[in-house]
Amino acid sequence: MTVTKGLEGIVAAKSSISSIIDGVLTYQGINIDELAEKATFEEVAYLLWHGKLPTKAELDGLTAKLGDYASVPAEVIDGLRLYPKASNSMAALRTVVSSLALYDSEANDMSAEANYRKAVKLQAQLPTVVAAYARIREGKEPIAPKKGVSIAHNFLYMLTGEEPAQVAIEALDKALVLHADHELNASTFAARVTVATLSDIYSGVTSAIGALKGPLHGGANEAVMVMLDEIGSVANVEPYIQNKLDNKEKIMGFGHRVYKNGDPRAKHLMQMSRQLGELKGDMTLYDMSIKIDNLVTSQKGLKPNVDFYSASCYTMLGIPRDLFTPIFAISRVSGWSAHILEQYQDNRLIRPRAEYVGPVNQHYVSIEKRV
Ligand SMILES: CC(=O)SCCNC(=O)CCNC(=O)[C@H](O)C(C)(C)COP(=O)(O)OP(=O)(O)OC[C@H]1O[C@@H](n2cnc3c(N)ncnc32)[C@H](O)[C@@H]1OP(=O)(O)O
Ligand SMILES: O=C([O-])CC(=O)C(=O)O
Repeated sequence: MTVTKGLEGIVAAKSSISSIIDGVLTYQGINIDELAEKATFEEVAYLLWHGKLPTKAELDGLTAKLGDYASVPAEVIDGLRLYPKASNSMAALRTVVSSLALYDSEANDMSAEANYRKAVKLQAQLPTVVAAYARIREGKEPIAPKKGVSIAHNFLYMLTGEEPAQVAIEALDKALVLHADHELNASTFAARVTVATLSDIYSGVTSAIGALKGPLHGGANEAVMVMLDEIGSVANVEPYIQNKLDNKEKIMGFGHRVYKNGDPRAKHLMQMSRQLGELKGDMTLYDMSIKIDNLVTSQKGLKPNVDFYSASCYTMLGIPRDLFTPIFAISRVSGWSAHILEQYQDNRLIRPRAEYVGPVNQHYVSIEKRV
C-alpha cells in the first residue's frame, strides 16, 4: 500500500465546476480575474449550479427565489437565542444549518428538483442566519431580509440595520465572487464524502462548515485578523513576524496546498484592501499587510492566499473578525451545493483505505489481569 498523507496530489473526482490549471483558477472555464471584475455573486452562483451564465430573465428569476427563501423559520431564530452568547460563530453556523433541515419538509427528498431548491434555499438562508446570530449575541433583534437586493447588500443591511454604502456592497460582492468555489478543497471534499453515502444536502453542508472552520482552511481569515490586531502597528511587523519565523510558527494566510506561485485571488483582495484604506483615510491595516507579505515572501518564499488580504478588507468594511469565516461559508455554500449536485449525478461511495500500523496478534485480557 502506498500512503499519500493528506491525499496530496491525488485526483479523487472528475468535476466540471471549477479548475486550477497552472495556477489559474476558473469557474466553468471563465478566469476568476474576469469574474472578479465583471460578475455579480448571484451570476456566479447560477454559473456554478447550471454550468452557464444566466440570461437576464434567469438572473431575475434566481434573485426572486433567493428573496423568497431568505427568511428563516421563527423556531430556528428562537434556537439561536438559546445558544451561549460566547459561542464560536462557525460552531453556531454549523449547528443552525443542521437544524434548518428539521424545518424543511423536503429535506430528505432526493429528487433533482428538490435538491436544487435546497441549494438555493441554503444560499438564501445562510446570510440571514449569520446576520441574525451576530445581532442576537449582542442583545439586538434580528432584522428581516429584504427582497430584490443582492446577497451582499442584504447581508450588510441585516447585520447593521442600515442601508449599506454602494462601495461596501460592491467590495463584499467581489469577495463573495472570489470565494465561491475552489475545486476539491477540504470543505468541498467533506461535503462530497458526506453526500456520496446518499445523505442529504443539509448533512453535506453541515460537514463542509465543520471542515471550513479549521485554521488551516477558512478559519485562517479570522486568524490573520487576530495576528494583525496583535501586531498593532507597522513598526511592530518586523519583530513580530521575525519572531514567529525564528520559532518555526506558521504565518496565517500564507501558503497553499495547490498554489506554489501565489493564489490568483489574493491580488484582487490586496487591491480592495488598498482601496478601502484610501477611502477610510487610514492605510494602517493595508500597510501592515503589505509589510508582512514582503517579509514572508522574501524569507520563506510563501505567498499570501485568499485568506490574507480578506481579513483587512472585512475589518475595513466594519465586520467583526469572528464573522469572517461565516462570510466565507456564505459564499462557498454556492460551490459546496454545486459539488453536491454534481456528486449525486454520478455517485460512487467515497471510501478509501488505510494502511494499518497498529499492533498485531494481540489477545483479549480479562479486566482483572490488565495493568
Ligand atoms: C482558503 C484556504 O483554505 S487557503 C489556506 C488557509 N490556511 C492558512 O493560511 C494557514 C497557514 N498555511 C498553512 O498551514 C499551509 O500553507 C497550508 C495548510 C495552507 C498548506 O499546507 P501543506 O500543503 O500541507 O503545506 P506544508 O504545511 O507541507 O508546507 C510546506 C512547508 O512550508 C511551511 N509553511 C507552509 N505554510 C506556512 C505558513 N503559513 N507559515 C510558515 N510556514 C509555512 C511548512 O511548515 C513546511 O515547511 P517544512 O517543509 O520546513 O516542514
Ligand atoms: O483549495 C484549497 O485547498 C483551499 C482554498 O484555497 C479554498 O478553499 O479556497
